[in-house]
Amino acid sequence: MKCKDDALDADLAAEVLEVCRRARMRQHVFEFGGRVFPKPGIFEVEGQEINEPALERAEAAVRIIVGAGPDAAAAVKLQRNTGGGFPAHYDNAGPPSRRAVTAILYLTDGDSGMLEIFEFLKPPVRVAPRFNRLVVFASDRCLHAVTRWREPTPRYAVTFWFDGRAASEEIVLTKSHLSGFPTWDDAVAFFQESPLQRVISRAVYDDEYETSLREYCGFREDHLAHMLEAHRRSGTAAAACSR
Ligand SMILES: O=C(O)CCC(=O)C(=O)O
Ligand SMILES: [Fe+2]
Repeated sequence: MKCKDDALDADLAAEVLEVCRRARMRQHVFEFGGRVFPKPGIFEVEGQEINEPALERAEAAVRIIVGAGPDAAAAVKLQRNTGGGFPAHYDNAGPPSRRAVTAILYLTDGDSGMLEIFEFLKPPVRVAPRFNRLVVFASDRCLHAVTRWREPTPRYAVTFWFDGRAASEEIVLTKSHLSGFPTWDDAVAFFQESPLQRVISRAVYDDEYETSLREYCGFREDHLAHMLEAHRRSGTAAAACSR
C-alpha cells in the first residue's frame, strides 16, 4: 500500500470535489451470501455516467502516479458517505474481475471513515481521509474495510481501478501450495504476494470480517444475521478445503 498526499494539482482536486458534490448518486448495494443489501450511508455513481472533463484529467494524472499503461482499462467511481462504512473485502475477489490496481482519492478530511488495510499477516494500518490524499494498492491482494463515518458533513472519495492483463493466474488453492514451504516464513511471504490469499482470508481474518460487518455496515439486525451467517459458511469452507 502506498499513500501520497497532495496527489493531484490542488485546483484539479477541488474541481473533482465539486463534481462529487453535484453528482447524483444512488444508494450503494452489495451482494452477500446470495442476497443484496443496501450499504447504509453509502451513495455512488460511475464516472462514465457523468462524463466530466475534470474526472478524465484526474484519471490521466492517477494513471501516471500508479504507473498503469495507456492501454489499461480504467473504471472510476464517485462516492458520498453520510454514515456507514465498508466491510472487509478485496476489490478483485476473483475472476471475471481483472482489476489490478486500486487508487482511492480522498476529498474530505475526517477522523472517522478510516481506511483499514490488512496487508496479509502484517500489522493493520489505518489511513484517515484527507483532501487530495491518494491511497494505492493491489486490488487482488489487499484486504480492506472502511470504518463508520461519524462527521456531520459528507465524506467524498473517488476510486480509480486499472485493469491488468487477463487473469491467467492460478486461483485454486491446492495441497501442493500448502505442503511446499520449507518454513512458515516462506509460506507467509508467498501468501503476501499471491492473490491466493483470498481463499484463506475469511478464516485468517475471521474477527476482522465479523467486526467490520457488525460495526461498519450491519445496522439492521436481520441483515447482519444473514451476512454473519454467510461469512461463517465461507470461512468454514475455506478452512476445510485448505486442510
Ligand atoms: O471509501 C473508501 O475509503 C474505500 C471504498 C472501497 O473500499 C471500495 O469502494 O471498494
Ligand atoms: Fe474496496
